[in-house]
Amino acid sequence: MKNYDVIIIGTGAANIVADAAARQGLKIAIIERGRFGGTCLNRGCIPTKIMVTAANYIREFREASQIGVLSEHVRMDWQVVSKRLWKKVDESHAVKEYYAAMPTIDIYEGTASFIDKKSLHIEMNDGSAAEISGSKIILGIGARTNVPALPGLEETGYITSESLFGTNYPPQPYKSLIIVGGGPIGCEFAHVFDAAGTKVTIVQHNVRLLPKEDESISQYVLDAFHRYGIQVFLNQDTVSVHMEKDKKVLSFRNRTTGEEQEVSAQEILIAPGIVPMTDLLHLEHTDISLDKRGYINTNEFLETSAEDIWALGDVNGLAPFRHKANYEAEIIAHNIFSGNEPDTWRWAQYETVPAVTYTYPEAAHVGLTEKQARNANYEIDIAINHFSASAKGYAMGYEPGDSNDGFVKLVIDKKTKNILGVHIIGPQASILLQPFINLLSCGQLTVEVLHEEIASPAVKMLRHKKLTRNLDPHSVITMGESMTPHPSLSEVTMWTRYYYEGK
Ligand SMILES: Cc1cc2nc3c(=O)[nH]c(=O)nc-3n(C[C@H](O)[C@H](O)[C@H](O)COP(=O)(O)OP(=O)(O)OC[C@H]3O[C@@H](n4cnc5c(N)ncnc54)[C@H](O)[C@@H]3O)c2cc1C
Ligand SMILES: NC(=O)c1ccc[n+]([C@@H]2O[C@H](COP(=O)([O-])OP(=O)(O)OC[C@H]3O[C@@H](n4cnc5c(N)ncnc54)[C@H](O)[C@@H]3O)[C@@H](O)[C@H]2O)c1
Repeated sequence: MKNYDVIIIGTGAANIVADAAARQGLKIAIIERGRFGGTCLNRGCIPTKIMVTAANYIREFREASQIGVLSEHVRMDWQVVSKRLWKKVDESHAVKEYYAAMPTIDIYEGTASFIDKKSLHIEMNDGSAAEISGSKIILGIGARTNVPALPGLEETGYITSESLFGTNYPPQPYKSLIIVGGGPIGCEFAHVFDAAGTKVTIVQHNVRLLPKEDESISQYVLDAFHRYGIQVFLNQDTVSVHMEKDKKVLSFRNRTTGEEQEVSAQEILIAPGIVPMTDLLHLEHTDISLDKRGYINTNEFLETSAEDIWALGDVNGLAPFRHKANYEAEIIAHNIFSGNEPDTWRWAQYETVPAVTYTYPEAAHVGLTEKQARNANYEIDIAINHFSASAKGYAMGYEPGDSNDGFVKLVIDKKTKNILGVHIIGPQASILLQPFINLLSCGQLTVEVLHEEIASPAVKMLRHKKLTRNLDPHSVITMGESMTPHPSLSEVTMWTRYYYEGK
């Protein structure tokens, strides 16, 4: 059995760890069952944001009459959008070639599962098999759509974000689309397809769209979707699916009144949340512990409960965002694969994980919602500033009372004046949020212990010291250690840090 210094499973954010290990000249195995680059590049952030950008222009042009710009017959050229999208997704080949060209890296294209604590069986995509072992193992295996057991669904057929960016990519926008789930995936696709001319209906289980957002943001997005003509059913249980002529029909039931309704469309997109990819790994052969939902337990240093096995990204269930997965990968790279002594190790803070949903307009937040702050017994002040209250907002066409007037909402601790949460809805909310993320990430931080039972000897020693860290707002390092959700801001941040580190 071939033995490696490091085995990396999954080529999403875990690539950051692979790069660091490669710089140390270690012998590395990379295992990937799908396209290189993981969810973000192939079927997540990047292709959706290419679609969203086109959809945003359509909405902006339609709203531009407010500021005296007239544009008629604005519509999406699906072929151009699709061509640009697939050009980017096809870069996954370049990711593979990049690693394949490295002399210290072996690539295994197949599905890994544990046969003992440090050995893996790989069912290769070409039908062959391999067995390898590793001294250190990194799990960056991500998650996939949690397809509900809905009577009739399998027979009728459906799409998910995975199959949409796989074998089911539509040659033109659907005539009509039912979206099951009103979270970030459901709402972003609703925005995209509605702008592309599809008649969209969302059937959402929760009483709100985007239930992880502040209630005021959910209400704004619901109102905006109604204005665009998107049909939204909230507080529903999905009951069954069947075909009627060439249409797919979804039956659903109101969770309060019990009233049953049906809606039909050309296609059904299933977006009711995700499940971790742990089921393929045969973790029963390891000491890795899972939480109740099946996610891998990790501590603040990304250690799992098994010696010398780390897990990062969606699979630890701590917040499924690319910026958070990158942040964790960089911590593992810094602590384990950059020659740093434990005294200088970094740890993860999850209090200030930002989120941006790319609807139109964007919804962005960091920290506590108003409700979460009240439930945590803070005495709070709420400050709300509408776009229309600023000169720039007026220039953009917003006037007080406009139904599309966005806002910035601050949740503030009355006693300390500390910012507990920031919630923004409006154009460029992702960019407006960034200073708040950086502010909240600066200053004196104390390690918050996660899963106390998970502790290597180094981590035991570090916890004993009651770690603190001062993130200096002037320092380029602080910039790198704050999460940056906006894709281009994050590239600038990474460039800034790598440029500095390269000197
Ligand atoms: C439609 C959509 C839009 C999104 N938009 C955004 C956004 O705008 N911003 C944002 O921050 N986040 C967004 N996300 C979330 C983001 O894509 C994920 O949080 C992120 O990609 C997770 O990265 P990861 O490295 O944990 O896992 P992944 O990128 O999913 O990588 C895991 C890899 O492991 C491989 N793998 C799994 N099991 C095995 C195995 N047993 N053997 C071998 N290989 C295996 C998989 O094939 C996969 O390539 C979006 C997600 C979706 C679905
Ligand atoms: N811009 C971004 O950062 C971005 C974009 C897309 C996805 N993501 C991440 O990917 C993850 C998955 O996204 P998601 O939107 O699928 O997940 P989600 O869990 O955030 O939302 C799913 C929604 O579906 C609803 N739901 C669940 N079961 C249902 C059912 N049977 N019928 C109808 N509705 C049902 C839930 O009430 C929930 O609001 C998210 O956690 C998100 O953070 C991030």
